[in-house]
Amino acid sequence: MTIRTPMIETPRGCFISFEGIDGAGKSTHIEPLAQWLRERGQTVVVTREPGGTPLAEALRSMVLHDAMDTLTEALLVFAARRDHLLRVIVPALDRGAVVLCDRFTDASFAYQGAGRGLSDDMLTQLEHWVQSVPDTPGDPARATGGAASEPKAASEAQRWIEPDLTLWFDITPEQAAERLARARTPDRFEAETLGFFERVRLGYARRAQAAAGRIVRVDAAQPPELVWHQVTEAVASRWPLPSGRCK
Ligand SMILES: Nc1ncnc2c1ncn2[C@@H]1O[C@H](COP(=O)(O)OP(=O)(O)OP(=O)(O)O)[C@@H](O)[C@H]1O
Ligand SMILES: Cc1cn([C@H]2C[C@H](O)[C@@H](COP(=O)(O)O)O2)c(=O)[nH]c1=O
Repeated sequence: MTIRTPMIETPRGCFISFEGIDGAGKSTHIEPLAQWLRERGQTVVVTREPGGTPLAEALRSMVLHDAMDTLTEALLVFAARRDHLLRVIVPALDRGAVVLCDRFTDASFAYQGAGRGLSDDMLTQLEHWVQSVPDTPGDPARATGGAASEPKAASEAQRWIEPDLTLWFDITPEQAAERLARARTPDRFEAETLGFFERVRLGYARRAQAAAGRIVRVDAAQPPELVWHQVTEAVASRWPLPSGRCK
């Protein structure tokens, strides 16, 4: 697929996403990592998908609880992502913060793609539309109407936003289900079959293979302290904290 709008690099913070099948242990490690980074002088924003803004949280509630077809589901998670990017993620990166996001677009390829069968072509189109953002830092109006909501000129400068690092918490569906059974009442995804989560896990494995420089596999079946060690190793080996910025 061709992207016609020019892409430019700007100095910014660092974007880390957490991925994996339900019950892999992502949420358990996200706040401790935020604290660990703050102790090393970073400003950290912790957020999640779908969600992170009032609109995206409303969409999350529908996606997690209402029956719908797969394309509708994909459109809603990408609509939530667009709002989240413009209102929370991009402004935080522009302020130089580290953004820790519980799931991002890899989840759409894994769940709506590998899990539910939506084509990679369709997901790639959505990814390109949603993750190309106007290069007008510090202008919240771009998220609330006005110029940014108008159809953009082909020549308008855009920035491509994707995680700098993705921690993929890999675990078998059986192990994850055992953890979730102890934890809470399942939502629409958590109630899915082991076969569904096998496909989702394979979807993550394919993404990890295709983006080996960005996606780091964490063996999430290990006890929490060993998982934590892998998480901090992955972050520290990329960025020599506390000296400063991710990029
Ligand atoms: N390494 C681990 N060993 C054993 N249990 C764990 C481990 N990590 C997390 N857990 C437990 O497993 C359950 C699920 O963990 P958590 O909520 O962090 O997963 P998650 O990946 O965020 O799931 P979801 O995507 O469904 O929100 C929790 O009860 C948590 O305490
Ligand atoms: C971002 C995103 C998420 N999902 C699914 C995956 C999970 O089951 C839920 C989110 O809840 P959790 O607390 O993070 O487990 O939504 C999805 O299907 N597609 C996506 O793009």
